[in-house]
Amino acid sequence: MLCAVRRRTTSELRRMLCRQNINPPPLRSVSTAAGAGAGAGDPPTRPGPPPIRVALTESAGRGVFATRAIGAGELVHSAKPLVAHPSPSHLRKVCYYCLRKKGSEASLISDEIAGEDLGSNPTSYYFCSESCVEPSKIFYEVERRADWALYDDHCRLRGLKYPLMVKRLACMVISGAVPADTVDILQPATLPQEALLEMEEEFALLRHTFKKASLQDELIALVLTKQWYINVLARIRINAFRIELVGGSHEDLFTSAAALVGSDVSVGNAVYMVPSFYNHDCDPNAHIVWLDNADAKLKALRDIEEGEELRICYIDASMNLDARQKILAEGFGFQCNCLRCLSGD
Ligand SMILES: C[S@@+](CC[C@H](N)C(=O)[O-])C[C@H]1O[C@@H](n2cnc3c(N)ncnc32)[C@H](O)[C@@H]1O
Repeated sequence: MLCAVRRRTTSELRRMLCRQNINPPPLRSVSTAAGAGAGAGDPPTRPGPPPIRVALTESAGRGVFATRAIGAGELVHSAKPLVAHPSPSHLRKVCYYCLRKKGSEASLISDEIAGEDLGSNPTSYYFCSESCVEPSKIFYEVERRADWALYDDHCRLRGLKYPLMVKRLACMVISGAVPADTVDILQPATLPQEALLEMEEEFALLRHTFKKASLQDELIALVLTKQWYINVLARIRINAFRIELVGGSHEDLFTSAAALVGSDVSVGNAVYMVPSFYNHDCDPNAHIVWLDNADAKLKALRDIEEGEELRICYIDASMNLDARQKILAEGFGFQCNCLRCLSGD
């Protein structure tokens, strides 16, 4: 059943943050999907709310700050994706919802949402557990009513991953699972003219796909506009994480996370709320790891003082200064002035 979409007010977003025990920044509203709790296999973590707050930095927009001293190796917090999608090369090799590798779970329950009639769209995907089937049902019901061949081919032929996340978010919005402004709070990229033209083409394909599936109702016409598509993609471009599963135990994380940088084993991409507020440093004091699914684990790499900003590294830190600066400028639109860059290293 399709539901109406409502925008969240600023105060609602602030209340959401407080419910998650994360202090909102003083001047703006922030919502979060971060979970405080540690899961099975997580490293030791102190009880209580996550020891972080989001606040304005001096020169890098919003950032994440420690509300108490954090020890090296501590799990700072976990976060569930706002939206995630398998990479095309892993489409049928990982859970269509949480990106867990197929076969890595004893409890494989289904190659399709159990017992459902596939209708005219016989594409089947793998869901690793009931807890992934349940939240998928609502958006997947919308997704499979349409024939995505044209849109998916367009992405596959051009090696595009982010439009697949927008497609999923569009289905989530149409189904009423999430509001249309779910990612609005994230910082958008500045888009070059050619990127805008590409997006217009993709948007036309998306609308065509929904229209052919008779999903072109008033809600879609009103909410899923070209501007919506561009706004979402502009945010995904600088906030999406490429997910590489570490597997194994937390004891291995320091070494395995370093080994993964630059490798091409990404199972998919995801966008989060709180992890998107972490700024970059070429000599970071925190990092993000994924154990066996798309749930992000934020970990301290060294001792962090109360009030210190937590920063992660967006790129391969082993590159030289010029290469790092080039990638950060072209990919993320900023000139890095972290201490390592300033020292000329
Ligand atoms: C993923 S967002 C990080 C959160 C962002 N500061 C915000 O307010 O939402 C990435 C953006 O933050 C800013 N940023 C991150 N690290 C930075 C750094 N080391 N120096 C300057 N700007 C940085 C850049 O504008 C970059 O495009």
